[in-house]
Amino acid sequence: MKVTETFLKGCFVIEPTVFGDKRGRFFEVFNKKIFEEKTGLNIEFVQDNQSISQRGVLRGLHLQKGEHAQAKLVRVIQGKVLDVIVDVRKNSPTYGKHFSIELSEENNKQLFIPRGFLHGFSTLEDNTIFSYKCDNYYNKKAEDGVIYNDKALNIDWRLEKNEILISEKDKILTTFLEFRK
Ligand SMILES: Cc1cn([C@H]2C[C@H](O)[C@@H](COP(=O)(O)OP(=O)(O)O[C@H]3O[C@H](C)C(=O)[C@H](O)[C@H]3O)O2)c(=O)[nH]c1=O
Repeated sequence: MKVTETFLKGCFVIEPTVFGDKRGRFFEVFNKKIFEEKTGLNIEFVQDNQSISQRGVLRGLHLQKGEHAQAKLVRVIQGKVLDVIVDVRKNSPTYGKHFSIELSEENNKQLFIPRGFLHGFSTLEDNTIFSYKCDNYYNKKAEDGVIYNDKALNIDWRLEKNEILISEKDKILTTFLEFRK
């Protein structure tokens, strides 16, 4: 397993070791001991989520606030996404900065996202299965977020404007300037 910290402190790109043979491929998706050794973190995941999306679907930018904040370990089982995180940790030197990475069935890459980040992804292939672990439970009342096309964040989601499909809930998310108040 290769673990690389991003320029956003505490965020790690994880590349599992893949064992291929004439039958196909095998890899350990998650190994708590190795994960903790390589990241120096001690995380207790309590909930696994999965979503399936067609090309053009954009989910985000979301987070849960306060005591319901979630750290996430995200990956793609099938298909491809552009995964995007925005640092909104209080007093972080990289507050407002974003990091994006292509996660796919092909590259097997995973992203560990600490608490205090907005998270979203754009779906780049049909029938994309997005799977992730959370270290805190879902709490609808604690949900918050920022509109995906916020001018201040200026994120390139790698989709044409006319192919983007978002939920009614995401259509009315606030701007980053409003969010940070
Ligand atoms: C997140 C979640 C949702 N739900 C229910 C609530 C809705 O009835 C339905 C769809 O939820 P939502 O539209 O919020 O799903 P996404 O737009 O994929 O939201 C996720 O998108 C981005 C990428 C994230 O990182 C978050 O985990 C999460 O906000 O599932 C649950 O029952 N439990 C949950 O943990």
